[in-house]
Amino acid sequence: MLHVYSCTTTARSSRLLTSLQVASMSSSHTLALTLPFHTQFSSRCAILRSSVNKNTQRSFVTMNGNGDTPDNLDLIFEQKHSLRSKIRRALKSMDPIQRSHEDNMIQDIVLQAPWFRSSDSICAYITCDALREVSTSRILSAFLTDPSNDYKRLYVPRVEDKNSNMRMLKITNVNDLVASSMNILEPEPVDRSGNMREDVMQATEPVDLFILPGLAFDRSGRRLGRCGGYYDLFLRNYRQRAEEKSWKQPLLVALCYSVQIMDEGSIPVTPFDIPVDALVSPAGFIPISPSAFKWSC
Ligand SMILES: Nc1nc2c(c(=O)[nH]1)N(C=O)[C@@H](CNc1ccc(C(=O)N[C@@H](CCC(=O)O)C(=O)O)cc1)CN2
Ligand SMILES: Nc1ncnc2c1ncn2[C@@H]1O[C@H](COP(=O)(O)OP(=O)(O)OP(=O)(O)O)[C@@H](O)[C@H]1O
Repeated sequence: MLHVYSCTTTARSSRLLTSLQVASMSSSHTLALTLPFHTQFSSRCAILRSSVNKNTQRSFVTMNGNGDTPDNLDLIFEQKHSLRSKIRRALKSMDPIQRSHEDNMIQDIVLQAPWFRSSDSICAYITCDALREVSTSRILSAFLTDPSNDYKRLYVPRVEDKNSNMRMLKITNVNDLVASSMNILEPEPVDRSGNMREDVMQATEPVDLFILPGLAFDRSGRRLGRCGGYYDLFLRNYRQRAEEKSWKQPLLVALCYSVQIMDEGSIPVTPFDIPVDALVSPAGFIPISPSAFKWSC
């Protein structure tokens, strides 16, 4: 199967242009945008996976002329594509023993962190080993077997479609997950007892912490995902819900191996990209936003 990630269509860029109000990109923590019709967007990578057309015309589009915003989304997508390939190669060439060592160091840091220990409700990813993601298995087991587990709620991703829609469903153990078409373990909407799983977007209590995956990160909070926009869309919607409910916004913490941390500013971003509050690498907790700095004292 041929996968092409680097091209984008004129139609797509035009839709982005008409649907976005783009705010300044100068600081990754001051991004703001309006995306009223997100459902009209298909995941760009999914489109490319399902209908590969090597002759697709490139379009180079100016979003606005004030110099604040990217005037070339296609170029940013190309840069993202090439960085993804570079990081995938770096992850593949990591010594498995070193990787497992880093997995343990990262998970130890999380397990001891006050921001993790005090979290009653978390959204976390289920590691896909084939993608060489930082393992979350010890973190999730510890969370689910915490003696105060009655109060603890764990939600994990379930991809709904190729239009960047993902839900976060509550699980109480990791044994009844099933492999998705993307080969990632996910919860079924209904659990073994026939009960509908709680969707975090319907939860009546806030999420304290998101533990996020990704391919590359920098120390200003930029995050490069695996292309799909699932997390960017989900986080945007969740933040809006938290705001409507007057809840505290969740802490966004990404886990990364050392090779996934890039020089500051070297990760291309669009106004869709939601920055993280902190990173955990084998070297420790890296606070980025003011809410993360509060935990580092
Ligand atoms: N563990 C985990 N779960 C997750 C995500 C994730 O990044 N990690 N997602 C975050 O959005 C969503 C799923 N998105 C995904 C996007 C790409 C691939 C993937 O397999 N990418 C391959 C290349 C695929 C291809 O060539 O067709 C890769 O990155 O190597 C998997 C999941 C929801 N669940
Ligand atoms: N909030 C959103 N609403 C709709 N589409 C989005 C949103 N965010 C990103 N997308 C689309 O998803 C595609 C992939 O986006 P991007 O490269 O930022 O994903 P990513 O950060 O790598 O993935 P993820 O967020 O799943 O980890 C792009 O075509 C983008 O237009």
